[in-house]
Amino acid sequence: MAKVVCLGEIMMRLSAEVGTRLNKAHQFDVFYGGGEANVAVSLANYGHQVQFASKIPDNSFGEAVTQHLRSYGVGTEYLLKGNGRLGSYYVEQGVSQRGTKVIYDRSTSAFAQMAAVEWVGPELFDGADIFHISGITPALSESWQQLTLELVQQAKKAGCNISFDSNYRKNLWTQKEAGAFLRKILPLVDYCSAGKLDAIHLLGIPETDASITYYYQKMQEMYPTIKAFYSTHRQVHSSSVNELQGTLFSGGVCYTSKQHMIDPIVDRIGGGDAFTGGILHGLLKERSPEEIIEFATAASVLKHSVKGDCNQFSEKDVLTFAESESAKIER
Ligand SMILES: O=C(O)C(=O)C[C@H](O)[C@H](O)CO
Repeated sequence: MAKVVCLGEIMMRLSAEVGTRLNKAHQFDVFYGGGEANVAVSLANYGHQVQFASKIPDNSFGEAVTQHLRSYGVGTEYLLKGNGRLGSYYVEQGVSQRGTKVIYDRSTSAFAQMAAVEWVGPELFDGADIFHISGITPALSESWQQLTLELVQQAKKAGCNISFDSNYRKNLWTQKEAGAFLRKILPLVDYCSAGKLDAIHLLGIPETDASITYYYQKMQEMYPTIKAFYSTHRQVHSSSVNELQGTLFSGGVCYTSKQHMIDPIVDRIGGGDAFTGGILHGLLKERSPEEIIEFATAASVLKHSVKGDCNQFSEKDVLTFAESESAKIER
């Protein structure tokens, strides 16, 4: 069982029912999630010892996210409590050719307002194999850009592998700002979730008709110490029908999963985090690249079948699905 530390913001998601626009909504479904928290849940589901570090308010919503994380076995020792609110976001779910819309309300959250590393001492990373962070956190403030780099440096000093998911969010910062930050963090990263769009729009790699391997090769030339790049490729037929395929670039070779048809999609939010969770699990278990990419892509496909931000499947569930991949009833 490996030890993993995930750090980021966890929020309350308020989702209008399918077919209702946000400006007409009278009721919302409530979920809890955040890019890094979702990865923490996946890894805890697979049996790893995971801590989620963040800052939350000392009120009922802080309690709700703590219970959410604990219900999946994620450690909450490093959940700080303090001033500010729980960040939230609203979702208007896409239907047919209309895409999903997200509105954030998070700038005054306890986490977003942090201006110094408040976790005391190096023990946050003691014995940890991986420190996972994403591009959402540095997008929250200039302070968080500094803190992210500081934390990554501390984690590296403590011997952790650094996992970074670029997770570009256009509602939080510009491509130029994200690109400038990526150039600072990527030299420190070991495992990197970034695909073709990140390569073109954030790292300035010229667009060509070439396959994803070309973009991975270019990113690898820029950042030779990164041990693995990975991403999913989505063919969008409509908001509820997508095809999904995963790729993993490691040791100069690109490994491709089978292509999955997802029809219908129940909830696609967190599909990328489920994929990253699957990749990190495979890397921690030292599985072959072929096994890793099939597992991670299957985990992401499964996530699309359940409501909420996080993956709710065990390793056995994912393996069973990856092997059978059908709508059969298991008896
Ligand atoms: O969009 C964000 O910042 C979130 O963290 C909310 C979701 O859980 C996340 O986008 C899923 O990847």
